[in-house]
Amino acid sequence: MNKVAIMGAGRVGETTAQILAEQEICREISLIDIRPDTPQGVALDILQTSPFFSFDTRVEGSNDPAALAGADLVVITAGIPRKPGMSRSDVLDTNVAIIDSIVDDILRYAPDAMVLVVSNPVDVLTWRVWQRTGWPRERIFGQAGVLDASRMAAFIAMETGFSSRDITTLVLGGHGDSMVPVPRFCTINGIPVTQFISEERLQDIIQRTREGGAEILALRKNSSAYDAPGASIAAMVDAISHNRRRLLPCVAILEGEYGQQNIAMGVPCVLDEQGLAEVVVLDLNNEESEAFRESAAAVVRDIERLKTKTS
Ligand SMILES: NC(=O)c1ccc[n+]([C@@H]2O[C@H](COP(=O)([O-])OP(=O)(O)OC[C@H]3O[C@@H](n4cnc5c(N)ncnc54)[C@H](O)[C@@H]3O)[C@@H](O)[C@H]2O)c1
Ligand SMILES: O=C(O)C[C@H](O)C(=O)O
Repeated sequence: MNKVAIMGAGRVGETTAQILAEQEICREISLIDIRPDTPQGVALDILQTSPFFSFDTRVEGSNDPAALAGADLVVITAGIPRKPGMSRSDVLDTNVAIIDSIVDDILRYAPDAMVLVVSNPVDVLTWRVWQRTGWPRERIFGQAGVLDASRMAAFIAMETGFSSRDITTLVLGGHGDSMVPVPRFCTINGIPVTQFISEERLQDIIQRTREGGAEILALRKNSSAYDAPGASIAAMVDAISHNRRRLLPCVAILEGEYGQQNIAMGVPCVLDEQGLAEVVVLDLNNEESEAFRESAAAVVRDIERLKTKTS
């Protein structure tokens, strides 16, 4: 991939840019932010790591949305993070205004780009970008499940002592308190995790995964997570940039899959150079389907709230 533009050179945007640059996932990165001088400083700081990581990726910072021009992919990390005690939905009103203005910039300067939404609440904002652009779902998707699954994998590694590289996990649904970790699809090199973890401990891990973002927020205090989020975004960009056809949980617009439509939420998807190439439908059992429906209902509540505010 030639160019990735990152809208929002805050913590998540910066971390993402650093990984994209040092792993040469794209040739050029534009970091764009409304804070004067900040994106320029972030870009320069990242460029100065090039001797250590031996990369030739070009990194520039700008306050001008015209720097979106030529982007193959726009990552949206602009917006406020929640504070301890808040839910992600509590920042919806502030962030939707930011997202709307960014979408207008994208329509103007990068009308052929794909868009990867990160700002929270990510499901409803992905839906909003899809609605406002009118673009096909292949080009509009969000990051949540890669991060949630990485948290669950880390917790399973901590519990079992196995290397996290052997652990596969799956988290579906909305990126909120009702997200749906699916232990039936969690394995350690193909062996069901239930062989190594008691049911009680597994339930603890599922709950800790659901609260994974809040746990980091409570510990960091003045910031939500950004290291694992940056790595998760970079994994998705890498899958697209290198046309890998990776099967990753993404926030996708559903068009009847899982019994849902006109909604964005986390499901397994194929990512390739076209973007979100395919939504993969799993044969969920009754309990999993019920949890997925509940999670969808929470996303719908936010979408309905948004519709009343902006209609
Ligand atoms: N989906 C996920 O898994 C996930 C993970 C982590 C964080 N997030 C979300 O990502 C967002 C950013 O988090 P952060 O920790 O980087 O916050 P941050 O405050 O460090 O950075 C946000 C940046 O956005 C910029 N910004 C605001 N309006 C803008 C605009 N119109 N154009 C360009 N830039 C603009 C701000 O100046 C700031 O630099 C939050 O909403 C957070 O909840 C999502
Ligand atoms: O928890 C948050 O608000 C940030 C992000 O969604 C996360 O899961 O780390």
